[in-house]
Amino acid sequence: MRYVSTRGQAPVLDFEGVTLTGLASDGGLYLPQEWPQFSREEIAALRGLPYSELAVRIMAPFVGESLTEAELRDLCQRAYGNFSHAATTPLVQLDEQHWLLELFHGPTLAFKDVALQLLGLFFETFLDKRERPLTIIGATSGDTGSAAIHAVAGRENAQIFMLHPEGRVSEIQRRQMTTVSAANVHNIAIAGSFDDAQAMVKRMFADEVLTATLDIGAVNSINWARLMAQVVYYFYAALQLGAPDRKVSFSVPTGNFGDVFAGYVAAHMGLPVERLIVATNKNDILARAIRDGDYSVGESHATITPSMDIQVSSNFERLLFEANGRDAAALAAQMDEFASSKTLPLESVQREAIAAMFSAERATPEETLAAMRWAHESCGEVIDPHTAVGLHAARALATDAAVPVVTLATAHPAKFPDAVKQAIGIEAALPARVGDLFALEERFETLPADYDAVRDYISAKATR
Ligand SMILES: Cc1ncc(COP(=O)(O)O)c(C=O)c1O
Ligand SMILES: N[C@@H](CCOP(=O)(O)O)C(=O)O
Repeated sequence: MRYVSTRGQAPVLDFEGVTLTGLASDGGLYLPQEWPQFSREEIAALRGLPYSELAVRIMAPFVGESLTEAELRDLCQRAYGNFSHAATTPLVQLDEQHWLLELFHGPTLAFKDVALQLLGLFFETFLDKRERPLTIIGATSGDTGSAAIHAVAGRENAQIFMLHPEGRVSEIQRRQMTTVSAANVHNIAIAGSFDDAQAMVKRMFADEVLTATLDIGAVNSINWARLMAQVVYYFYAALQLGAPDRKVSFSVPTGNFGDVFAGYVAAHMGLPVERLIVATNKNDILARAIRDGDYSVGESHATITPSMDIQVSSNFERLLFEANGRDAAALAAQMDEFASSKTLPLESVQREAIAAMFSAERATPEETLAAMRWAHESCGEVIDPHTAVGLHAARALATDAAVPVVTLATAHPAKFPDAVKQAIGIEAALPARVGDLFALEERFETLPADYDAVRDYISAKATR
């Protein structure tokens, strides 16, 4: 399999290349040259496979010759062996139409583990052949950070610098990152928003001073391998609900658009998906883009769903590229204009292509809390507020009772105890496997939202 950049000016790479490269050198994002196709018969034959074997079958065409099938199988078994539920991502029924796909049974209690446990192993495998360490630089609104740190901590050929917005992640999320004592882990609190942090990270990939001496890699969903691993659970859920003989819709709490884009990929591989519902909080740039064709950056709001407090949504670029017929030159011009004006009016062809598969809904804090209450009172489920944004959207937009709607449960409720308490009056207990986060010492540096300050800090601290 070969991978091309959405902006058309970066080298074409194989799977190992895109995994280690992260962001393309022209500022674009890598995508497979074509979507692997699974026929109805091939999809039907996947029914009943254990999660890790399904992962091998779905990912093998993307991995191509970078790994043998036996190597991929070994990595999947090791990655998903770290999950606390035997089904890896169990499906829970809420009522006759609604389901939750629990993606939070990994080591750091959010859906990020599904991809990052595997990405850590891909790094280990591919870096074995390299001389210089990989310097991973990432931005997090709370969950990617801890999942990436747990996937990379202590690995020999990699070091990680993780930027989070100071005071804008939950205390548990922060402690999950800052209490990791491995010498190759560096946490940086930025006095700014997640968008400030993400913009700095992307700029570092194009910084010739930094890249002259450091091999920079990505753990955010700009890295194709992240999305590839997330495609698997769309198949896993849909197969249990009758695919390929029955269509399924998915409602996805959305911020950086990686998770829901993985659903788009599954649909393009042949999985019968009815609708993909993009559920946002008050930071509703994606809802505005999908409904009104207006992708314009607004003010960044702090909400009870901090992991989704995102304005510039990295993976929307991948969708815009697909929706304009993969015209890289046109997309590059559109993204250049967006970088300076912070607004991007969608072309009519893009609006139509997106409307064919995506719907969007925004949840207010009251609606989010109400969805948490409904899940608890009517279905006996304690859910986190991000999942609740998805559930609100699922219930608001599901019209055809014959189509099951799966809401992705993206985080464990104990990561957001304040919102859980506010909604249903329950103290959500952290599972014992995360350890006593409050007894461990925290280690992080606080820096201003200033590019040079952050770049110089990383440059000084990094091992070469
Ligand atoms: C708990 C949670 N839910 C949803 C999201 C949104 O996912 P995505 O960025 O893939 O759209 C995030 C962060 O990305 C998250 O941490
Ligand atoms: N919500 C995310 C933000 C980063 O998203 P990513 O999927 O691109 O890594 C987080 O928890 O950090």
